[in-house]
Amino acid sequence: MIYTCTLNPSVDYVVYVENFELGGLNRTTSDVKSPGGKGINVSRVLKRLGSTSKALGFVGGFTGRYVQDYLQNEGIETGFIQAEGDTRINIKLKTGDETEINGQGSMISADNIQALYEQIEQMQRGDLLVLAGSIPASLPKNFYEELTKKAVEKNVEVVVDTSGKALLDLVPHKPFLIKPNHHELGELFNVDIQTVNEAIPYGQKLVDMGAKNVVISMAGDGALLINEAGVYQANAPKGTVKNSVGAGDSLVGGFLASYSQDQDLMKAFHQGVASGSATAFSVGLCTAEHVEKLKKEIEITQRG
Ligand SMILES: Nc1ncnc2c1ncn2[C@@H]1O[C@H](COP(=O)(O)OP(=O)(O)O)[C@@H](O)[C@H]1O
Ligand SMILES: O=P(O)(O)OC[C@H]1O[C@](O)(COP(=O)(O)O)[C@@H](O)[C@@H]1O
Repeated sequence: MIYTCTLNPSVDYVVYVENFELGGLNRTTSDVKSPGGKGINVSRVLKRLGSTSKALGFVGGFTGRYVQDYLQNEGIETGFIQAEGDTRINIKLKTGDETEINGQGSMISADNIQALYEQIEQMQRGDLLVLAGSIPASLPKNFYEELTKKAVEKNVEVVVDTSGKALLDLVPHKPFLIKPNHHELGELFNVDIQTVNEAIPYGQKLVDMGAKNVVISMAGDGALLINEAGVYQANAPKGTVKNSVGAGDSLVGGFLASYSQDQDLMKAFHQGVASGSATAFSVGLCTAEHVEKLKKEIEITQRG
């Protein structure tokens, strides 16, 4: 079973505004609400690509109920733990530029934490746990490392999409896959990364430190997959970006949907990049049909 864990889910409120005026009264030309948070997006993409998962994490209040009901209506199994306070609302403002304002999230109690530990305790060898998104302020900063240690003890493979010290500290516990984007990769090592060539040595460092597979996503420049076998580069297909929120999560979802069926890393990487781009070119998340179409425009080349 694939479990996704979103410690800090959200309602994403995407608003399109023409001629945006800071400090003025603006009206939307359109707006879309959807459940968000990185693990939740991974579960939704898995479902669209024919794989099952169970969505875990902490939800609260009316916004939490919205997230849970939405997923259940899409046929996704959930095991959310009820926390105090409302699940956050994240604003994605589209004015030609993409501006994001992400909220803080619910208050997580010691009992909530214990309940999550018990869920990990029930997992089994062969299961896969996706830890994705930010850690709410009420949780310790090393919480992902704690969860990773517990999962690894149960022989559960861990996939992580987060940033900063929370990511760096868990790499020695040998996660199956981590997916920083190139900005997040640069932040880990205090450098500015703009190009594929600049990203490669830092991705290799993460492999040397323990990560089994590192995917570095680079938006319109595609992505890199780095592991002990080598360095592989995928181009991104060309298209018009409608909303790149969730593109990174879609890459992870597409990768895991394929890997859980075929255990073939190259096929998984190919599908992951197609899924990321299909989401970037859509208002919502990718569809299976769109992913299949874009796969034809992606080539993977070995770089080392
Ligand atoms: N402008 C774009 N054109 C084509 N594909 C894109 C674009 N932006 C994102 N993608 C696709 O989505 C993937 C993840 O996007 P990225 O922005 O790097 O992730 P994140 O959302 O985590 O920052 C990329 O590897 C690429 O496949
Ligand atoms: O937990 P964080 O880092 O605040 O991110 C949450 C946001 O990330 C998203 O999951 C999108 O992530 P990506 O664009 O990186 O794929 C949104 O749905 C959500 O609003």
